[in-house]
Amino acid sequence: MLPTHRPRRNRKSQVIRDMIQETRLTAHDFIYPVFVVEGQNQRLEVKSMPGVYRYSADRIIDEIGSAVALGINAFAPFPGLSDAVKDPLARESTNLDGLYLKTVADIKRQFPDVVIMTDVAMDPYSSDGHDGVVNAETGEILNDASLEILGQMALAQARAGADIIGPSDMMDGRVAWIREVLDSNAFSHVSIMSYTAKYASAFYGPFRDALDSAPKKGDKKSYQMNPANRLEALRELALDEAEGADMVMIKPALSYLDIIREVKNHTNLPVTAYNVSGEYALIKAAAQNGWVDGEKTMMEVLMSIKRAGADAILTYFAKEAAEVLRWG
Ligand SMILES: NCC(=O)CCC(=O)O
Ligand SMILES: [Mg+2]
Repeated sequence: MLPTHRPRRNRKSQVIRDMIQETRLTAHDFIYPVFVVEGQNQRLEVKSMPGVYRYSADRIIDEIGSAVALGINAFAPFPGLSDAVKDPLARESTNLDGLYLKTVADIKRQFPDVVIMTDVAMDPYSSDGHDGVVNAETGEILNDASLEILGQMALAQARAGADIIGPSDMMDGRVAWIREVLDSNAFSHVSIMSYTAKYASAFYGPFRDALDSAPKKGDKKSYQMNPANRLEALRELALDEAEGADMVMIKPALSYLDIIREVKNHTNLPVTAYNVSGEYALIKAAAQNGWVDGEKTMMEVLMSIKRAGADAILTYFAKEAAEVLRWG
């Protein structure tokens, strides 16, 4: 018997393939994470992330401008601070004259229409390198003591002009806490994109190199999720929805495509995914060796994250992918 049903008919020409393509990427899908460091006129390549740079505040404006020219309108700045300003309570995180918040305000002044998502977690400012407060004797990460600090951090970011607050710390109850702090200070229009399911992943390595933000002691497994767990992501989702998150995020993306799909199937909120530093580095390394076609691999990976259910993708590939989308 010859086949009656021939799916290949739907693949017989480029026009037909384009006509019925289910998933499409656009530059609007991307949120571009950018690293800002102290100093002037600095543009320092991250060794483990070829093509990704740490910019001083004056130089980051050009980088944002070149991304905007490619149709990228959402940015997630992360600060790399010197040890001199770090302390156990992350006090620098509310400093409106400090590197991070001044840069955020400056970007918003120069580009009023772009969306800035700021990062809420203690690690960039903490002498312990943890996302929450560390009990000096036991090494325990103190959930409720951290909430107060995270709330004040979010409030300062809103004052600096953040459009979206992105709590990446994984403390319990922080979405409700931050929502309450924002609302009671006339920032009810500021959104929260919760890092809902952030896994304790080895794929964050290059990011921690870039910002020198690795924990001084211990690991993050008492707050970030166990990569073996799927249902736990749905419990975190239910809590973030109840606490008032506007958008939810899965991080990392590639080893967690199943989680992205699962979360997408269980929520009506927009779902985002963070294509993290290690995922970027793997592709770049293989491409530099000539082992994969870097551009095609990048586009396939980003497409897979969107197909899995992500409405938007945080990715270091944002500019490169936007160029491919624009020029082919
Ligand atoms: N809060 C940001 C991270 O923990 C890491 C992101 C990355 O590896 O790209
Ligand atoms: Mg949670």
